[in-house]
Amino acid sequence: MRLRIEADAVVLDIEGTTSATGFVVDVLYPYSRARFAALLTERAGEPAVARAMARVRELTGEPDADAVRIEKTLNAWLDEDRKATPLKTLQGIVWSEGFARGDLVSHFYDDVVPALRTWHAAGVRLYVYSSGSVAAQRAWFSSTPEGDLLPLVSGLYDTENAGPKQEPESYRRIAATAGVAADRLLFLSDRPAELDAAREAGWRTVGIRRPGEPYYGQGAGGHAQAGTFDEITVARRST
Ligand SMILES: CSCCC(=O)C(=O)COP(=O)(O)O
Ligand SMILES: [Mg+2]
Repeated sequence: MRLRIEADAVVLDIEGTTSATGFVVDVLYPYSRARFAALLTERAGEPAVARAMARVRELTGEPDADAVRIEKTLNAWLDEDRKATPLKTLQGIVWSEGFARGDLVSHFYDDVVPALRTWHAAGVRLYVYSSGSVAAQRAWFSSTPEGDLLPLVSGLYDTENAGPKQEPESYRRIAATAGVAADRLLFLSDRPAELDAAREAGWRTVGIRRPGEPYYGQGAGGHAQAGTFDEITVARRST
């Protein structure tokens, strides 16, 4: 089914929306799991690593947790795909280095990149809002099978600079920072609770339903739905 949505900017979720959850879980997660021990022991003095380790201690209520204990916590969060901000920060450090080294190349569903190019060429601004850290998002969009897509993107938001993805306030913050009216922002996500939060903030929403993705079988919750990006036409306000 074709959808025509009036919007000046599109905000993209990554996992389950632009890209396969299976790729994230099967390729990226093992890559970070294999490198956490070295990161937490050899680089604990780096400010970003130290801050994330301190945040893990706070979240777990274990002020004395050492690197081994923190690694165990990170791996448990990985097992349950918990989107904890310090986990995402540490993964972002490991992954961005992996992408820069050429160990990793990101994944996008086939329909996504042509749609992003079409929307961008039509003057629609593109933003990313993902639980993956801004560092990870930057690496993800710059090291794709189709080259560097970062020039298409006007801004990157994560749970650190915008807040949790299931809270309307995070979407209000993004709208204010991007300088786009709420009702001119379109959020594309696979996850109903995120779409609900965006709608509560006054955004337009489309649930992306891809077979095999974890939220595929869930109800639409009143959101418009599309199976692929090429079903969506984004129309800017005519002046
Ligand atoms: C480049 S981000 C890697 C994916 C990831 O770790 C993640 O948590 C994505 O979650 P999303 O909010 O995009 O569903
Ligand atoms: Mg998602």
